[in-house]
Amino acid sequence: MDQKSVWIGTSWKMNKGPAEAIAAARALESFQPPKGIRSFVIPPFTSLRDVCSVLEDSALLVGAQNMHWEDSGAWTGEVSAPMIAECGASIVEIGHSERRQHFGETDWTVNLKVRAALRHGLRSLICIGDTAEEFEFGVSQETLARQVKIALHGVSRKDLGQVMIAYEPVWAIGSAGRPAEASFVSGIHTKLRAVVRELAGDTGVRIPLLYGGSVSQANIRDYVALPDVDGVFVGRAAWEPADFMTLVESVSGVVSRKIAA
Ligand SMILES: O=C(CO)[C@H](O)COP(=O)(O)O
Repeated sequence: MDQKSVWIGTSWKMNKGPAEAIAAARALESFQPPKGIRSFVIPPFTSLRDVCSVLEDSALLVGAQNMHWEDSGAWTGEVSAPMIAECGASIVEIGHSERRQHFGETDWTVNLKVRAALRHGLRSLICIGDTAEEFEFGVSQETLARQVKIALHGVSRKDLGQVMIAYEPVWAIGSAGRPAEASFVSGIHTKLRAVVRELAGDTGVRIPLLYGGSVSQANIRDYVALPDVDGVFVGRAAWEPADFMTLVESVSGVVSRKIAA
């Protein structure tokens, strides 16, 4: 992985049926992100193979929103890493707060999924986040360090090069969320960088640390400019292809300065 790339991705969450998803992928097919930026989209499973097919020769990577830790079996409603890989996806998002809040995802299942994803050559986008209560009680850093350490337990240092982490404060996500202050994000990411550096040891691997949570045109440059923010993971503000491309293009200057530094 290019150690100096800035990652800008979006998950469409439970939006866009097959026809709309294919149309959106076609609108993104010829998009060329500015130098230094790597972009990805994460559609619903119902369109994963189609979106991968449309974007196969594009500059964009495609990911899945979740996965099971087993390769196959009696897991009704689940999707495995081999199935995701066969669809053509190269990224899998694991541990989103909405999966933790509503569908029983835990730090332990995140670890099982990360190791399974890496076994199948999928880049793991691990989502971590502090709740409003953890933020209020001043234990955000401890919470996030725990999430990272459990998620990456048993992952070889070689495989850390296929890991990305998205810090998404639960209190910042969605229409009811308030975007985190850039100064707060900077502090959190600096602490996360120390945690992942300790796990990576002397491999020199730099695990990209993305921020997510009400990222928009108004604040994306502030986040991307931060030294330990290696990208952003965007929801609502990037669901429309035109909005996504505008967001990506809007940070070209910030990214140029960042990678030249
Ligand atoms: O998953 C997210 C980005 O894809 C995250 O939940 C942020 O969502 P947003 O607050 O709608 O940007």
